[in-house]
Amino acid sequence: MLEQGEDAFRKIFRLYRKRTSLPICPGWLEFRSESPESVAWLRTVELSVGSVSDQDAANVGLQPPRQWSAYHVDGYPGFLFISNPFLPGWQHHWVRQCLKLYPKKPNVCNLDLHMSLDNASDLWSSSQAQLRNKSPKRRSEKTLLEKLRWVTLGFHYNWDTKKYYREHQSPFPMDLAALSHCVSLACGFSSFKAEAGILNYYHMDSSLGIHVDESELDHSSPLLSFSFGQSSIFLLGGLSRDVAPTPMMMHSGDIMVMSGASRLLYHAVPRILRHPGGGDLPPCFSLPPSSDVSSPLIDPCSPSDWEVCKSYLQSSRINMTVRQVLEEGGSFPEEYDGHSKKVSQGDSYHSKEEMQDAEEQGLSKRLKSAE
Ligand SMILES: O=C(O)CCC(=O)C(=O)O
Ligand SMILES: [Fe+2]
Repeated sequence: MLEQGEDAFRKIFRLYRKRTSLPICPGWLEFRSESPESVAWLRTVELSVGSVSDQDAANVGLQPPRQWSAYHVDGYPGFLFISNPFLPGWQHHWVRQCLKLYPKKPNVCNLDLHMSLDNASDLWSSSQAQLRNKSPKRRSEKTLLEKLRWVTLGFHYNWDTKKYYREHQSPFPMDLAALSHCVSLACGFSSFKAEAGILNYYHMDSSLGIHVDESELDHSSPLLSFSFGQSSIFLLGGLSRDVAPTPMMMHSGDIMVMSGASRLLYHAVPRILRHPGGGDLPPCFSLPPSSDVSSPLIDPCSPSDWEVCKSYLQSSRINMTVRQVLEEGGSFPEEYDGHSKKVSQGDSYHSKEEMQDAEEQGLSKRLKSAE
């Protein structure tokens, strides 16, 4: 039964959001185990494996594309799910970049408005010692890194106007552009250009509200999504919120591609879940690194950096989405000029849904004080 004013997507979102109702939730698609329920929905995809060499894939920490497990989901043409194609030991690099490098200036993050330029310029330095010494038993004050919610790269998404601006841009990280190029090429998108990135940082009580990524001016290009750390439930809906979404489980290393008819579908992340398999971190982080791999583009993560990342990831998930904003040879329309200096209030999809939900659960005080 739908409550008044509630659409089919929100009903399912609320069901999965509630910790207590998880065991009675309808089954979700699990790409890794190929459960009977999932198999009925999934079709293995042949990728354009010839377009990416093994060396190009290894240069960004990926297995040779012919070894990737990629799936289409019935009813969602253009949606592609690649089950952790990273080489053992190489997801570490991406996690470290998301925590140590990408939040730095000139990139933009949710903490910019709340602190001095000094602090904002190095969240890692101000948080690393505390994270290294963090004890799971002691409740300590949150580090700045733990207060990070989002970072934008390339053309910086403005959360207030929901637009990108030509002048509000910083160089897109070369390693992430190369990773995106490799994945898009293997999926048959030979001209994809990584122009904007939104990184989302989640903790165990975080969620990401129901939305469509429609601000990019070119919807014929795919949207790429990379997930690291703890697992999550991803809800993929339809072109309207009246369509009930399909729940899918996402684990560390999984990649999703939203393209074609799936590019503008409603989606959300109602819940973060501990990865299956026990232990603090997903087992893929304990595999010995492929020793024969060396890359001119990415460095192995040092053991001391990994200590910080490991402590952070024990109760966190990081998602990077990469988008092409302009169509090939295209430019921003005139009405997009002149807003470049407007500073976004830093409201993301996160906070609205979380606050709304917290309100419902009587938790708003706790969340507000955690900000
Ligand atoms: O965290 C995710 O899996 C989804 C992120 C997302 O939808 C977005 O950044 O637009
Ligand atoms: Fe999205």
